[in-house]
Amino acid sequence: MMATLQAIKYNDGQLEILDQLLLPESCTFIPICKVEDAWAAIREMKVRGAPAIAIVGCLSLAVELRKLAVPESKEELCRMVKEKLDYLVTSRPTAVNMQLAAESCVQLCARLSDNTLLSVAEAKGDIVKHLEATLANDVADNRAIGEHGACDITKKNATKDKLRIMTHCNTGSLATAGYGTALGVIRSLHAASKLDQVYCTETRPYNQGSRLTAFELVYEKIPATLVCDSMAAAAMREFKMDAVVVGADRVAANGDTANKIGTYQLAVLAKSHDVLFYVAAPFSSIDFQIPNGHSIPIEERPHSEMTHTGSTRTAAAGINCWNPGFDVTPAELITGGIITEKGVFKPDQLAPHQ
Ligand SMILES: CSC[C@@H](O)[C@@H](O)C(=O)COP(=O)(O)O
Repeated sequence: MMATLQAIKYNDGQLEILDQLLLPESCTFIPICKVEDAWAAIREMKVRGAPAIAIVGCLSLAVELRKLAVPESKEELCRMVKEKLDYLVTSRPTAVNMQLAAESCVQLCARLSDNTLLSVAEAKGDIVKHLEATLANDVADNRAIGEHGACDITKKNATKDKLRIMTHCNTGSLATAGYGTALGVIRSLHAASKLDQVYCTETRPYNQGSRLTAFELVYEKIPATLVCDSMAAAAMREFKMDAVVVGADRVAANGDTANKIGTYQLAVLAKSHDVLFYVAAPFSSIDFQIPNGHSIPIEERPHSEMTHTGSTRTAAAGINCWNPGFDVTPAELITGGIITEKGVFKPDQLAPHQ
């Protein structure tokens, strides 16, 4: 099985991430030595993508805990862990993965505190193991997402030998621990010799498509064509797409999905071109506490991401800007389904204990 790009390197308490702000010009790894480093790297988008945000957040805490002298009590240990997790959750608001990872770790802390047979050192070791497991778990989930998605798309296009898929933003190895979600589905189609061509959108204003997805596709020799966001409708008609597959930052209980700005317009276009529209995401991107997309917090990014390319201003000085990082695609437009590691679900079939 071919290894995919590796953007998060973790070994025995040493964490390094590929600085995605420098891609595609340079592949530079930077050390993450404490949760403050992770918080800043996530906020500045040196690492981005919902699963990668949570993994780097969790691993940065593992790095700190490994170096920490054993605290006086489990209460002190758990209080400190919770404080640091709460802080990490504030780094970016739309993706739910860091929040759910924090909740799961706090629940573990409560169980460890209740276990009177366990020493503080053992509890600390268990928390570290739990945090470190996020890396391997994510790759396994992504491979399962890839298999389920490729299988469903192939089945629904049974008369076609090779498929044309459109994707948005970056959902690959750079946005996860490896393999990717929507891009994982595309990888699996390619591995099964079912992919004719993937069309990746540029994804303005931060250009995750042209800088990151295009980089991954070229690196792995997957047949791909870059289109600007404004070409999506024309490309759908011209190339007769078989499916659009995108990732998710947060899926509400009813299936409404927040993802990179521009996803909603692709779903509208897919509907009017009779193209299946899929969301691919780990089950941990589903927020069952939020009934629908109206309650999903949408991050507003700095205007400079729109007005400048690097340090060069490309928009007229003085213009007002609106720069939401994400939009919400209503569940009814997700016609293909929501692809998870547990299978492919219609948006109205989602339930917490699937
Ligand atoms: C597997 S990544 C899923 C999503 O996080 C992805 O599609 C996306 O919207 C990323 O946005 P970003 O702002 O680059 O973090």
